[in-house]
Amino acid sequence: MLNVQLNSFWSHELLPKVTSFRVLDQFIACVALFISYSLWRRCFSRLSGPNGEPLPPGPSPKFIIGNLTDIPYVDHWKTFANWRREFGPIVHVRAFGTSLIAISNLKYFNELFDKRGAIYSERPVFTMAGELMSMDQVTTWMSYTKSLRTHRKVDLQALKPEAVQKYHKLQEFAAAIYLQSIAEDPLNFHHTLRRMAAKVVVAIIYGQPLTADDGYLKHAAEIMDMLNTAVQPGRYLVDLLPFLKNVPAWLPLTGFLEEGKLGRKKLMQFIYDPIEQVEREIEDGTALSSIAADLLKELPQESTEESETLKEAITFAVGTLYGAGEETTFATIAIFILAMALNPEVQSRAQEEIDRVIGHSRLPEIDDRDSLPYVTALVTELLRWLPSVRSGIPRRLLKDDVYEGVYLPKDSMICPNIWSITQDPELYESPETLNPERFMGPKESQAIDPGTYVFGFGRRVCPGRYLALNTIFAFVSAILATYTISKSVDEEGRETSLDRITFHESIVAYPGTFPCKFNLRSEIARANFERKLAEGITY
Ligand code: HEM
Repeated sequence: MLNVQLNSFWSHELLPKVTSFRVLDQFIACVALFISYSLWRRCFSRLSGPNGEPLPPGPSPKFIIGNLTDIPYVDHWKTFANWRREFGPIVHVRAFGTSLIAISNLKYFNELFDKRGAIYSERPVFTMAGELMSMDQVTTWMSYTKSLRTHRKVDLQALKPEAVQKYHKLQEFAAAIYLQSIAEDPLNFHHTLRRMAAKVVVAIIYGQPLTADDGYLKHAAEIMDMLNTAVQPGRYLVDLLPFLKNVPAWLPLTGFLEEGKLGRKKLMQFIYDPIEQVEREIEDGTALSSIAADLLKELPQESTEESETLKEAITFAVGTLYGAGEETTFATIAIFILAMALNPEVQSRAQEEIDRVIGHSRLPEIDDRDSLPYVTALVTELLRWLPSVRSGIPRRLLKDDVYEGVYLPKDSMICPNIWSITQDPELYESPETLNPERFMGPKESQAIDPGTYVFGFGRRVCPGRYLALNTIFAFVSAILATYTISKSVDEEGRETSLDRITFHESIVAYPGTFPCKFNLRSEIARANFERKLAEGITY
């Protein structure tokens, strides 16, 4: 408890919980240390660029604490959008010598993250989650090192468009299981979607059958919770005062060290256990085709230092994919269900296209995408309408830089404000309207494809985007062919509406459960998914 209080004292709501005098003394000592440290950082922080370029505009800092109270802890995208309106596309805030810069301009994203990728491809350092819990060994949070480049090579080989084609049948089969689960338990559509989206990822990365028990998913949920908490800015004092990681563990108030150790142990189990299982399955000839099995089989028979390094990279690169791919994919499909409940005209137009092109004798397949332009445009519009990763994954600036006449200091945390781009009326007419047609017709007259930025940029662009788009298309087209989704009412009799829905907001944003109805379109539609399930799957 004590550790939680002190480690977390940057989180405003935890401050008043410090009660006993002994704790209070230690708390005051920490605050004193903290203030001295921040004053020291302030003295050594440059406030202008090499030729006197000013820092970007932003909310005025306060004495000692700087912009501490301005920095958002939740819903970053909302604050970033407000800042954009007030201060422009590059906004700077600083607390205790560390700068946070929110960028809200598509051209700037491309110029900084792509063209100046050599200095904009690092991730921020989290002492607790990264160094103590070892999260800096998973692809998403790794430094841009040789090892990260090997991870990305592994990912790109396993997740390039031609490589992910072999999972089409699996993705379509998972969609059919989902259709059946809606028929059996429509009220639970949100929970079963989360479970199914997770199972598809585990089946693809480790070859676990879709029918396997939920053991891995439970373990994964625990790890994700732990890590999501650990990366919350200011959650741990050691993130602010990194030298604390070296203090002896017998000192008071150092429980975070034990917490870090335990976190590391859990993370290592989560990464190593499933890959060791795949190795055993390869040995006894039972391994199903999967990213892990395919990569391990390609390793040279003889163990060398090089092959062991590659195997380690495969273990961690594959171990990252679940966390990176499950919640994001689920979020987009959940947003689709919500969008259909709120936009019946869009839904009936998409259904009309499926009925006309595919007919009624089977479910749509991923390979039908090119003949279903409206449904394809709908998927693109979903990425824009309510993007699931609204403020990207932050970067850390490796060197001082000057851009558009302002000074961007080394080590700043750079946040791409994806949300503001998707809602920019200059790029998208009536951005709040779900309108797939903006992505139809001649290429030159179409709006900017959000797929070019919602998956990130440059050297760190999301390697799982092709796989994600396939899963999303499989679920979206299968649901449209089978059910008509409509608004419903909650326990208090209120109808579904966007402003009543609570969004889960972390790095990934997705709607919490909401009332909606699934009406089976016909008995033929039911027969289609039942036949698919009866045929089973080989891949
Ligand atoms: C709709 C679904 C998805 C969205 C919106 C999404 C979005 C993103 C974004 C914004 C980033 C940060 C890129 C940057 O820093 O510029 C990212 C990174 C990443 N994504 Fe995805 N993603 C999705 C699905 C997936 C899937 C299905 C996988 C794998 C199975 C995946 C694997 C990764 C990995 C490994 C990274 C880290 C890359 C790095 O740091 O170098 N993602 N994703």
